[in-house]
Amino acid sequence: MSQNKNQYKKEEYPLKTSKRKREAFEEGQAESKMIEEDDGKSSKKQQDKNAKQKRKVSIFWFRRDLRLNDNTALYNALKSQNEVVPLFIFDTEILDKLEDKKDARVEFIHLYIMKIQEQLKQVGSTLIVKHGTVDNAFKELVSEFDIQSVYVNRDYESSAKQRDERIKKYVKQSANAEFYDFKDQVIFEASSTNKDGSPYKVFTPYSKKWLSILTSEDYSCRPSESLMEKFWKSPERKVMSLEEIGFEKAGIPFPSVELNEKIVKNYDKTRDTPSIEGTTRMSVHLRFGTVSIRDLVRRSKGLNATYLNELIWRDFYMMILDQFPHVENNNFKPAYDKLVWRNNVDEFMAWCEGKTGYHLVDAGMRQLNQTGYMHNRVRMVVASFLTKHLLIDWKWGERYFASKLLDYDLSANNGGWQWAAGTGTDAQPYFRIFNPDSQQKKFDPNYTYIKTWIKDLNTKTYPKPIVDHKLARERCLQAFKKALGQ
Ligand SMILES: Cc1cc2nc3c(=O)[nH]c(=O)nc-3n(C[C@H](O)[C@H](O)[C@H](O)COP(=O)(O)OP(=O)(O)OC[C@H]3O[C@@H](n4cnc5c(N)ncnc54)[C@H](O)[C@@H]3O)c2cc1C
Repeated sequence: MSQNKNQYKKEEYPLKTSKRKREAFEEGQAESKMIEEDDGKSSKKQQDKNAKQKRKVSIFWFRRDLRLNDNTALYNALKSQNEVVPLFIFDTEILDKLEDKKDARVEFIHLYIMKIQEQLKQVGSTLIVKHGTVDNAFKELVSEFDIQSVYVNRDYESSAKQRDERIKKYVKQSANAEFYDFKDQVIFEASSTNKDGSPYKVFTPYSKKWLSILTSEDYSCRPSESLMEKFWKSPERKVMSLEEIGFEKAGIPFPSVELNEKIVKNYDKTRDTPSIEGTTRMSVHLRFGTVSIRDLVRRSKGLNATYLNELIWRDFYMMILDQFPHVENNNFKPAYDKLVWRNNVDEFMAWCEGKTGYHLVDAGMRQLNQTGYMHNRVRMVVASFLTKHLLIDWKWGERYFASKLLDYDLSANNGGWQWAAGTGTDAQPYFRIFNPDSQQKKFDPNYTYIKTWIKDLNTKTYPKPIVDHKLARERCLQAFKKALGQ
């Protein structure tokens, strides 16, 4: 395990929030407004001259939507008058931060890029795949093509919003091209679900509103696959290998992209048992857009209300990240800012390695370390244990999950961690502290899950509990009370 002990000592969490003005357009039309006029840096005459020699195209830029079917921005790009050049960028500003060169997420993306390439070849087209910064990639594209427009699906993370604003400005200035962005990752953005003009902060009323406004149009298919002939025709451009971008296969099996409807049907009965296949494993596919959220809503609606509710949680946390970007580095509720975390590094390392002596916690962490996945019930237990029993800052745990989870998604991860820590929207109250042993009795009574992941259980190498439950509980209650001035 490559965690560095000192890495977590005096962590600072820089603010990366940004504001973004967005104008809502009607479905099927351009959804964003043109940016400011050309600032005069590039000469209009020169642009016109260069453009004459180049191919007139629209660019469709794949990001977290790695599929050709039911893809909103792609559908709109293909409906427009220009031929469409599909683009993917292995962004070195993101990749360079990944310590593990066997990062399964990069392998996953590469795999699905290759699948898209295969499908494009069938219609005589090809993906353009770049490896470098996004800014450089667009510079190269502007010099190769006469870009009329760029189409993307919206991303709600603040760094992605800043990136998109930059590229929007750049393509306008350098090519006089439009930048059109669309809602695709979620069923509803905040503008649809807002209550009296402001976003919901609590899940239950949000979910009621979500369900009350849902119509079949919201989850109908955007049939991008039916317009494949509108892709530009070009000899194949080779996609670089995983090794060529500096990564290797992780050797972790990826969950199937096919939704198992049997699991959905029984979801409310099976979802809390970590030893069985009782959840759908759609998270990585939703994360990278290899399935469409509309497709999942369409297929699961009517099959199981509890499952649909989980998809609403996903929308909820995306909306929270979009509307309250401070959550990325801060407590959602500032009332908890006075909480004094203990942040003991040795205890944190024991937690990371699955060596706390608490069986369910350790099984979960070992599952995560070995497979890049952890069952949701167990995620709640390990997050509660770290923040409440050990009084370690939720940001440490969140960052560890971010480095390990195949399905890592900033909005859901941040939401899950702040919920467990008690600092978030709709958080479980601080005085409700999971007892890891009671959770084990309830959700893994026969030790099936635990024995799968803890091979040294009942041996000398397996550690004694690093903290006493009763003492830790009392210490936590005192710390939270003090922080809240109670
Ligand atoms: C501390 C903590 C951290 C988490 N980090 C992430 C993360 O980084 N990425 C992530 O996708 N999920 C995260 N979750 C939510 C949840 O644990 C996973 O979505 C789920 O375990 C994935 O397995 P599945 O696809 O089989 O889910 P299923 O139970 O089959 O659910 C279907 C889909 O609903 C969505 N979903 C389910 N539960 C939640 C939830 N609580 N919040 C938001 N969406 C949900 C997911 O997209 C999931 O794929 C986290 C939860 C906690 C408590």
